[in-house]
Amino acid sequence: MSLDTEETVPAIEADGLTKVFEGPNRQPVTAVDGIAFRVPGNRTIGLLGGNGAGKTTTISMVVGLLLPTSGSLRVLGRDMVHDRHLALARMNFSSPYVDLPHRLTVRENLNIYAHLYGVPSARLRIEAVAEDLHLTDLLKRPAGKLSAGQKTRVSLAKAMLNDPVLLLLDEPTASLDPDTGDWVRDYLIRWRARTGATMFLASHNMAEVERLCDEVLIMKAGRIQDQGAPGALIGRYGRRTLEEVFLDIARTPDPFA
Ligand SMILES: Nc1ncnc2c1ncn2[C@@H]1O[C@H](COP(=O)(O)OP(=O)(O)OP(=O)(O)O)[C@@H](O)[C@H]1O
Repeated sequence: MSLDTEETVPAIEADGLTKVFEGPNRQPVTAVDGIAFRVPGNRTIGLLGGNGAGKTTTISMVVGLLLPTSGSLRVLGRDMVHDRHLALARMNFSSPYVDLPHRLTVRENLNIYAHLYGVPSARLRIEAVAEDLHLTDLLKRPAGKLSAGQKTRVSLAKAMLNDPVLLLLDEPTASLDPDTGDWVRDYLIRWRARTGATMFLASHNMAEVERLCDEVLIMKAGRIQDQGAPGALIGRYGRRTLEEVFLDIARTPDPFA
């Protein structure tokens, strides 16, 4: 399924993408069930869905943390099963679920990642990113002594180190107070406008998705249930907000269940 008709190489192209885990008693759990989608470059696409819909599993396959069970997945034009190292250097991700080594300071953590990504002039880059994200005062703190909201911003700083052309975000404003959450959303909008990068984000915050995203994919039980621009979806469902559209889809019985 295509989100637009651009001729450029899409940032992400998935077809028949499937992930099956082994659940309790070795029962298969189909977390992602044959989804197809296309994310064009220079856009922000949101991935929505209730708890357990398959969002984190989808993002984990796109960032190369999980291998698909079947289907094809191309990221920045590279096959994520055979050539993922060629895509990984040009992308990054931020997730509140990835913990940084607790005893290392924020600077030491960022330094390790900067070297892993082969960032030139690592020290200057870390200082610039820390300043951009208002983290300079935290650079000397052990990562284990940060609040949840501070960790979210450090994870974002880590994701910016290599100037990614594709940025994956899982719950980018999780644990942030409303003021800081608003500031991070503004930061992401400005960053994308400046760099022309593509953002692909999973979020439960519908107001955030309406504000940041050009298009959304709505997942339910491992499948894409609907997709479109937030305004178009709101109009099509005859609702006032994306939250109301989300509730309509979430509360409609699943025909495949
Ligand atoms: N490692 C795993 N082993 C077994 N089952 C898993 C594993 N990871 C995820 N699942 C299952 O796959 C399904 C999709 O999980 P996933 O984390 O992708 O959902 P999600 O949409 O990100 O949910 P949430 O909004 O709660 O974070 C769920 O049923 C989950 O229990």
